[in-house]
Amino acid sequence: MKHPYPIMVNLSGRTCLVVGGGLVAQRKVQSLLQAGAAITVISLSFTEALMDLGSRSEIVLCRQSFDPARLNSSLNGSRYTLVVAATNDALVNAQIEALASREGILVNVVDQPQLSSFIVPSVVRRGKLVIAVSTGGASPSAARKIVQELDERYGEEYELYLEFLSELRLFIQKKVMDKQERQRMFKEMLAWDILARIREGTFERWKEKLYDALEKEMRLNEQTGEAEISPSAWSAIRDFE
Ligand SMILES: C[C@@]1(CC(=O)O)C2=NC(=C\c3[nH]c(c(CCC(=O)O)c3CC(=O)O)Cc3[nH]c(c(CC(=O)O)c3CCC(=O)O)/C=C3\N/C(=C\2)[C@@H](CCC(=O)O)[C@]3(C)CC(=O)O)/[C@H]1CCC(=O)O
Ligand SMILES: NC(=O)c1ccc[n+]([C@@H]2O[C@H](COP(=O)([O-])OP(=O)(O)OC[C@H]3O[C@@H](n4cnc5c(N)ncnc54)[C@H](O)[C@@H]3O)[C@@H](O)[C@H]2O)c1
Repeated sequence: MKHPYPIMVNLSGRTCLVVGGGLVAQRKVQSLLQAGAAITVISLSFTEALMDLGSRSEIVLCRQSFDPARLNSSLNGSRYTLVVAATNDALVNAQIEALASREGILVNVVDQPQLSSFIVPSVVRRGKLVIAVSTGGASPSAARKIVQELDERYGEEYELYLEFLSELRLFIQKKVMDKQERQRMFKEMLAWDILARIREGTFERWKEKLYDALEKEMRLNEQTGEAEISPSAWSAIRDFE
């Protein structure tokens, strides 16, 4: 994999297949579940955590040996969005890869990165913020170590911070018609010391005051009949900061 292409995939409600029921399969199932996927696991045996998820109907477990003929028919069309080959049998994993690739389904082969059409990075999550680290398979434990460093650097406050930026950005998109003005505002917002406010516990009060000030500075655009934030009003808000 010379130049892997990083993307964020929406797996919500999509059906994914994991073959194998050991600790590696379990790790992939847990991250797929976080993404809201509907998961089927085919394996001869399952870890306790997988059994537990199965008994709570969070995933579907099929206790059987991987059967190419059967899987071949269930892989037709676009039944599975993703497949993970996670058995401890390299030949079986390669067989799964061949079948999935033939159907045009993205497949992760846990023991043969060179066969995989995608590999899974190590991640830090803070609400909407996802920081993904990959070494392209060179050293998964190095990816994990780097993530541990990022985990300390980007604390829990980033979740609220991103929520706020997203909310204010949507507000500005609605209330500021000029594109360049909007871009300038988005850049300025990043210079505000919001993270410190969240850490100090003064953020909620500050946010309320900011929105009050924004509402106060809103002017009616005679042409569109919409309330807008004028550039001069934004300067007042900036000074408020
Ligand atoms: C990030 C993470 C995500 C996840 O699995 O969800 C992930 N591996 C993690 C951990 C981890 N994996 C291994 C160890 C033991 C120490 C070591 O060997 O270093 C540890 C460390 C640990 O467990 O702490 C062993 C290992 N891994 C692979 C092989 C096969 C091979 O290299 O041939 C072998 C050797 C097996 C053997 O020889 O027996 C292959 C892959 N592992 C990948 C991902 C993909 C590349 C990621 C990248 O670097 O970009 C890739 C290519 C395919 C894939 O799985 O997608 C997850 C961290 C989760 C977290 O953040 O907590
Ligand atoms: N990608 C990674 O992050 C990573 C990390 C460590 C190890 N590995 C590799 O992943 C493989 C799996 O690791 P593990 O610790 O989960 O292994 P494991 O031995 O604990 O589990 C293997 C699972 O595959 C099932 N299985 C074996 N043959 C099967 C078949 N024909 N049909 C259906 N199910 C079958 C077994 O029943 C078992 O549940 C290892 O062989 C190793 O090479 C990958």
